Amino acid sequence: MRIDVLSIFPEYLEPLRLSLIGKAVTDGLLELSVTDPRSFATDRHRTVDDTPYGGGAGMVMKPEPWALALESVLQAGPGDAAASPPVLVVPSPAGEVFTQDVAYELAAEEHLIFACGRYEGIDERFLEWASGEVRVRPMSLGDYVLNGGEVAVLAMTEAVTRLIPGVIGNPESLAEESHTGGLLEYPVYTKPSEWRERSVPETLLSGHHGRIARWHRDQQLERTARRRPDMIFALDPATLDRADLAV
Ligand SMILES: Nc1c(O)cccc1[N+](=O)[O-]
Repeated sequence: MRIDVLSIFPEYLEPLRLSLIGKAVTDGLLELSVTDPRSFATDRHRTVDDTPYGGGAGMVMKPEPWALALESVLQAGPGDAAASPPVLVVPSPAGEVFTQDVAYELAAEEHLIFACGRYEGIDERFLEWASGEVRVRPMSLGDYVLNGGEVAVLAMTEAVTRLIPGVIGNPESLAEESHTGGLLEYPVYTKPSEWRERSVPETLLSGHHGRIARWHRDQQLERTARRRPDMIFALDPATLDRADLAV
């Protein structure tokens, strides 16, 4: 997979060079590049924004530097060799909600491009023009307001790249994470078995794999019902067994 990030604050994306994502790059599992649209601003002051038509506070990002930046990364990417056009993810409070299912969808793509808008956003004509070149997906982490898309890109990139085969050491750990299978993850414990007069649940010390698996499932169901009842109501009944229904 290749990931390109377009941002006027490229230093914001330096954390992507660390830890598992950085290792995925050095291991050749991921190509990562950050491009600054300001590099494509043609005036002397390298202007990337201007006042909004129709008035209102703040500034709007001009379309041309973004279009030139996108064209440059499209030339660097797999291009026609890819099975399908790249996906341009545009972090925005007005986007579709980014979920684990979306992370799995994006992890299957060959080329992801993130456009980190700032100020009041990018001129809508850039998105309209880009939709003729790539698949445009405005995407939101949640219902709150950030100053720009970079923080969202850090989160989305981690969520997506960790799903690429070979990036995390033990792929089995993906199977029991929150939001996999529609439930939240169960509580975890480690040594010592007694800590500040608190014990590890006895079942986990039993060595009985069947009882432990049932305990894990019960905890997932109880935790999800308590913290995210919306997820319980969204469960496919066909995925629940009789023991689940007894929880
Ligand atoms: N919420 C928000 C924003 O206000 C600006 C850029 C990206 C996001 N987001 O992804 O959630």
